Amino acid sequence: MIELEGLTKRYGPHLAVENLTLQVPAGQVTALLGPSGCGKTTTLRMINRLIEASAGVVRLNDQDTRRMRPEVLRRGIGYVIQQIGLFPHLNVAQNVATVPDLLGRPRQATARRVDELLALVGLDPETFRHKRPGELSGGQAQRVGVARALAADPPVLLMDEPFGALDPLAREQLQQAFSDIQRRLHKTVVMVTHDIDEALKLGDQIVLMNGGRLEQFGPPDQLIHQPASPFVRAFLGEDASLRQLAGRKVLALMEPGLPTAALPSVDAQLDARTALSVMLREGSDALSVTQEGRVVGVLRWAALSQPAAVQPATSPLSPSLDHSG
Ligand SMILES: Nc1ncnc2c1ncn2[C@@H]1O[C@H](COP(=O)(O)OP(=O)(O)OP(=O)(O)O)[C@@H](O)[C@H]1O
Repeated sequence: MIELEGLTKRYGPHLAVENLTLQVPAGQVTALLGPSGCGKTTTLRMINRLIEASAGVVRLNDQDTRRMRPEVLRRGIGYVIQQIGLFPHLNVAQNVATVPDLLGRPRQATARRVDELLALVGLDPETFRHKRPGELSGGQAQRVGVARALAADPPVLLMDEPFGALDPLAREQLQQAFSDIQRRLHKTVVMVTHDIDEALKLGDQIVLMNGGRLEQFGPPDQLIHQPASPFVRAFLGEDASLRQLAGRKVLALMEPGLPTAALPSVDAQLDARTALSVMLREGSDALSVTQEGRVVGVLRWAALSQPAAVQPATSPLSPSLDHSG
């Protein structure tokens, strides 16, 4: 668990982060969200002491991080940034192996681990192991960056806009890969994003910041349904519950069993917002759900509108707002 207590960063008279207190739960994804300049990156970097706090303390598993040597602290914390900073003269495998090599881990075990990690982030080891960073697309490089951060098997992972600078399709694929990995590995992840959809989709908890201060900290549902301030409500937008559906799988919301009547069908792996648009298009308040071509359940309107209050009159395909400054 990571505890922030009274965490503050001053640049001259300017308070970049002001008196931030919260507990980041272990094994979950906590998304730092907020408009440009609100202090997200500064907060993230105070956790691994790339930026030293002006006041306050960060505790990692009850240990005051000010008392730890920064390089020792950072060895236990994976760090992924948008411009991933792969070493151009090293190949993919060597890039992923940087930290295990640094730690003197046995070569063979590391080579196995590198292959495992590449496969985990969706890169075929045979094809990619020997490529140089210059031969990769942006999305592939980001994947290598995620694999590299996981290579030393750190319990904590800090990610700064890890899926930024990607086209929407690559972004979604990498978000999905990350979700799958996280379901298996249960890392304690703190992730900076200014993308509300991404925070709703990936965050178990959201830290919404504004002007260096904490506006609200809680699970996405709570921010959407019990906004602590007008800012929270305005920032997430009127269609927040609709957007939240984009992060939910039909599979998670359906009732198992066979429908009693013929219904339009959707695949269980689709997101709930897509299913909602099928309902609206077909004028049906229920859909049969298929998995690998077999009907496995029924998705009802009520499951989509609870707890997310969905108005049928609202367009499910409304474009997502960009709140970045
Ligand atoms: N080295 C610095 N010197 C002075 N001011 C700084 C410095 N780094 C950041 N700031 C200021 O601190 C505030 C918070 O910056 P920070 O990078 O944490 O914001 P952010 O929420 O991550 O923004 P973005 O989403 O645009 O990356 C901003 O007002 C920024 O201008």
